[in-house]
Amino acid sequence: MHYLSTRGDRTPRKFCDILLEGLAPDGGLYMPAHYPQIDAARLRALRAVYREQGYAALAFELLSLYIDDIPAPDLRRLCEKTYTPEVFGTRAITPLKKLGARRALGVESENAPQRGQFLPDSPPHSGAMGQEAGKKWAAAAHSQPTIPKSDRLLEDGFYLEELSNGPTLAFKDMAMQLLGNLFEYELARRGEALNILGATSGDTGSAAEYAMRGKRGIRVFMLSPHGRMSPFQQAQMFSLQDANIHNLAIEGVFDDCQDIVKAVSNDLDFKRRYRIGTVNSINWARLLAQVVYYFAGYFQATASESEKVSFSVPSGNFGNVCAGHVARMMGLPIDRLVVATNENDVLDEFFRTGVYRVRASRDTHETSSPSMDISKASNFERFIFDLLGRDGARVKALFQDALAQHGQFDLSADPAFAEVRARYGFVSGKSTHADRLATIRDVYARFGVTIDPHTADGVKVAREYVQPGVPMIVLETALPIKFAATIREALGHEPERPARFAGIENLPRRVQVLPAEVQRVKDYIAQHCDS
Ligand SMILES: Cc1ncc(COP(=O)(O)O)c(C=O)c1O
Ligand SMILES: N[C@@H](CCOP(=O)(O)O)C(=O)O
Repeated sequence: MHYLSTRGDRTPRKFCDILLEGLAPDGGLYMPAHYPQIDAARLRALRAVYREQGYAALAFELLSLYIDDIPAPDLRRLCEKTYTPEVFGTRAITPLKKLGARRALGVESENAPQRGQFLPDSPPHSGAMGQEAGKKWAAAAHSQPTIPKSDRLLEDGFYLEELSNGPTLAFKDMAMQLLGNLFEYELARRGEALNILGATSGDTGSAAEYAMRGKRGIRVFMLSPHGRMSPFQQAQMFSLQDANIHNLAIEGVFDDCQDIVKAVSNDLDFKRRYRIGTVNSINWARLLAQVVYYFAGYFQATASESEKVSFSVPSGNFGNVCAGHVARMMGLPIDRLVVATNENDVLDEFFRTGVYRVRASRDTHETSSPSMDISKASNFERFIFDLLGRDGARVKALFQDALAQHGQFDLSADPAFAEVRARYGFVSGKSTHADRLATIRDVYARFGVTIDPHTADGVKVAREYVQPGVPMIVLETALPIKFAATIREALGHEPERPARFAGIENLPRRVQVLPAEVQRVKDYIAQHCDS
């Protein structure tokens, strides 16, 4: 497989090159030259692989379609090393949790996917939360009022896909754990080192730091918006004392951090001199790893290849749902891809109107789903590249020129815009603080399940798009403990805390506050690594 840039550079590159390179030299994002196609027979075979051999084997099968410069036995070993019950808490790695329908369907086990084949081997969140969660779950399930008749349709085939049972309690671990192992493998093979520059609104940062800490030849410089992450997220990152981890709190919002990452990456001399790489979803490897759990979710929610499912995805940087787009382009029978935003509704606005209008930092709201406080969605460029027939020159004109000059572009009159829903399956919606609280309360009251504020945004919007006969899978993107204040506000009690995070907020911190200036970040990097 070769990769090319969304902004027109068609120099063919291999996977391991773009893994280390991150952003393309022309400022674009890397995309595969084509999407390998999965027909019904192949999908059936993949279902059998997943059922009989598990998530790591499925990951290997899918990744091999895109990676032909790592020998197959090595790639398989990397997948097996990454996706283990020890790291992700359950044998299923991304179990589906059925919300409701127990009484409506008359089945026994609340937690077992009724159509799926890969039964979770544990109660919800047992990997991260332990026995207590399981007991509460069982108690709550038995004390539920009967689901009102009018809600049965709504709740039939309504699932959460658990993606947040990894080391840092957010879906980012799913890809970041693999990335850590891929980087280590490839750097050792080349005898090289890498300085990773990343931007986080709260979850990418800790996932990357936990995945890279102690790894030979890797340093991490992680930019975060000063004072805007939850106390738990700050503690997760800033309490790390490893010499190869550098936390830089930037006086700005997430978009300022991401802009700095791109500006540094676009200074090609600096990038080469200091061997700068990326771990954000601008790195194709992140997206590729995320494609796998769309397949795993599909296999659990369906019994045959003739069935379709929809996914609802809490969205900010458009990386997670873009992986769903890739899965759909490969032929996974996805009906709708529901883009759920918070009050920072740039993406919802585009999918409703055709106008993509990025917001300035001062217009980016500080919300109770803070990891989605993003107003410039990096991966959106990847979807527009596909939507516009992979016309790199046009994508460049929109993302490099129109956005810089006017802060927006308008595709409402373009015939392609009509295909957004009909051909690509995208729909969208928005969730506010009040929606979030109401959804957290509702899901807890009905099902005894506590969901985090981002997942709540996904559930709220998903409910607007449920269709009879099509399972709806909401991606659970974080665990509630990361956002305890909102859970307290919604439910009046503390979310459960995994024992390993007890007292994390009181640990000594290592963090440097810097203004949102590219040069200051470059100076810091130059001082802390050898050229
Ligand atoms: C908890 C959580 N939910 C949702 C999102 C949005 O995902 P994406 O940026 O891939 O759209 C993020 C951050 O990216 C997140 O950390
Ligand atoms: N919500 C993210 C923002 C960065 O997203 P990424 O997927 O591009 O790394 C975060 O938690 O940092």
